[in-house]
Amino acid sequence: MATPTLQVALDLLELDRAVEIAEEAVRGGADWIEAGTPLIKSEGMQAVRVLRERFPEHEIVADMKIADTGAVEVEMAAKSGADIICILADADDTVIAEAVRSARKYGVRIMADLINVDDPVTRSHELAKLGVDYINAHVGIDQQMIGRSSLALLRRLAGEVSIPIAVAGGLDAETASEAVAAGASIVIVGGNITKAADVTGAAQRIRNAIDRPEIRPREEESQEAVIRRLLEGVSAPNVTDAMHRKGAMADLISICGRVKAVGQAVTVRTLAGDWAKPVEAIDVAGPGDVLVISNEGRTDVAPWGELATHSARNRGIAGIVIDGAVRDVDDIREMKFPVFAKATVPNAGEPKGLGEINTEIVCCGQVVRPGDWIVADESGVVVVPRERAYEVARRAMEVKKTEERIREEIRRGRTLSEVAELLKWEKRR
Ligand SMILES: O=C([C@H](O)CO)[C@H](O)[C@H](O)COP(=O)(O)O
Repeated sequence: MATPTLQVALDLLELDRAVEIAEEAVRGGADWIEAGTPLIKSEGMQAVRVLRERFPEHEIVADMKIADTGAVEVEMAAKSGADIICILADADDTVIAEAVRSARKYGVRIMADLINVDDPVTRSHELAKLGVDYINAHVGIDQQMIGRSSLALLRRLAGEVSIPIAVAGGLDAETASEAVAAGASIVIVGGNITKAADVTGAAQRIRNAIDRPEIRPREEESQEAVIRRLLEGVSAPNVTDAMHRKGAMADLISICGRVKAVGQAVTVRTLAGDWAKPVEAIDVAGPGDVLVISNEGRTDVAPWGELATHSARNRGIAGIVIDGAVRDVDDIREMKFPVFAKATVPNAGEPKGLGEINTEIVCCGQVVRPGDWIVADESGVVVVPRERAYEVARRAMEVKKTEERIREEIRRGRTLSEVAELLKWEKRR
């Protein structure tokens, strides 16, 4: 088997950062360098020109995702120095044919991106006949966030397609290795190299993995377990970022400081310090759940205290969120149990039994339904609608990874404003 090609996809918005990351990725073993679609949209063909100049010995790929005017766009990229130019596989045949003619004229190659193609096997045969040089079994970044897999797409094509197959979409060392074992000759990796603080190390790990491909047996993980694992690995701010600044509850503080709670909500609505339903809810909740209690936002009477916390901890409950007040704060702090409340107050109410368990409530400005996911840490509490929990958890992890590289660049001496190119990206209207 020929040595597989490692292509690093530079899906950044800033050319200087992209060049620096490309240098580090090449040191780690990347063969081909891709000007990613976001980079091309941000910097234009200058991105391709600069990469050509800085990496004269490497193949430069321009991920144009061409949908129309095939010849013109191939000409632009070819004249800027690209060796391989990407077109959408579901572009009309007229576009593909023109792109291929133009590629032949300028001595470059065409890679067709199967993103969103209904019947990838049939389309790959057609593309090969039209003269395309490579097929890319690509699952796009937004599609990855709802669980689509590039490996599954690749496996449908393996053995069916006569031209070399590339694969792209959320690959890491493990899946890249499996991709080569499944028949890919070009492995395209974006975020898992470019977002790493140590880009060279990340590229090296993938290089080693694809040079010794193997298929490892996978342990099946339930979707709930994946969501929990991902949310436990990110912060509440990462989660609100992933939700476009939605989901944050207002005015809550962490009673025990640096603690974290992740789990599905068991909701409680209770009135003016009535602590019967909150305490009954401990028995309704299971291990790993978070009790979310609406106490009308009252801060003059507490429906929760130390004994309830003790009982919740015994039951394995992950945390308590109260739109209201809490008491016995000193004892709760000794337990280091994740309790988030609006205020502290010494007096309890009465266990009258008014209220409901597991109905939709509003807590600190956010609607919470039973089963919604809660992520709470020292920055505050965020609610994630249960039907979007997998996607939000994946996106929050991407937010965290992106910050890892930014933190590294700040550590090296750039200001945050420089890294984010704030002046360039200020909103114009
Ligand atoms: O093509 C890509 C995507 O559509 C954004 O332009 C990515 O380069 C490709 O998905 C590889 O990146 P990762 O999925 O982050 O590995």
